[in-house]
Amino acid sequence: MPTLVLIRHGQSEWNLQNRFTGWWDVNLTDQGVEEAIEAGKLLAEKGYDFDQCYTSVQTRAIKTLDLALEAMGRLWLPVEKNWQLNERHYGGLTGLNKAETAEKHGDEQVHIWRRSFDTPPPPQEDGDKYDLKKDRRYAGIDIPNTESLKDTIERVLPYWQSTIVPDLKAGKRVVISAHGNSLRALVKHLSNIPDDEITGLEIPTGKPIVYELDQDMREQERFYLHER
Ligand SMILES: O=C(O)[C@H](O)COP(=O)(O)O
Repeated sequence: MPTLVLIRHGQSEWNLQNRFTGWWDVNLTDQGVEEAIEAGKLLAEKGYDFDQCYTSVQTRAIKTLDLALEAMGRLWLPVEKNWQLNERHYGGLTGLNKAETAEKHGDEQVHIWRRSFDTPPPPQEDGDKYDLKKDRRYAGIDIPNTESLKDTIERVLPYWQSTIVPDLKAGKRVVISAHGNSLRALVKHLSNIPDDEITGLEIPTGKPIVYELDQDMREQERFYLHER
């Protein structure tokens, strides 16, 4: 039975500062580092091992994976990084403080921007302080200026199907270190969660989620490893 483990990156600097982050590349906090190490220790302690690892091109997810693998003695495992596993793009909200934005625009509006299924945040303007179009890691990629969860799903799932599923079908044990919304996209698909329910699913930082999948690559069982 294929085994898949998902990990949301450990606490980031902007999680701590309560800022909309999206594609902006921030580092882990000391707590985030600890969470990643603990995730790796827990995986090793419970007898988990992997053949292939996946992550985004964002430092917080890459470092979380590396720290967890180091704690498992598995830093040598193959890792593939792809932008399609990035956090959803927070558009013009990137960099703003979530509480201050709620004071300015109201809780309801901010809730829509954060948790609507298909309403994206306002777009980021070209040349915005947090515009990543000139970032070398995105060369040749038509990067969005905002994304809803629906948009995020539309770029996560093709990568899942084309690249990760074949590994699982070949019997490889896979771990994916990614982000709140790119993981929501995967959980929605794997566990067949309706559009209006998936936005209510909060994925904690640094806590491995284990999936036992059936042959169609859908959930047979899903649990948080620290709860077992
Ligand atoms: O991008 C961010 O700010 C967070 O990683 C996820 O934010 P959210 O909880 O508002 O979706």
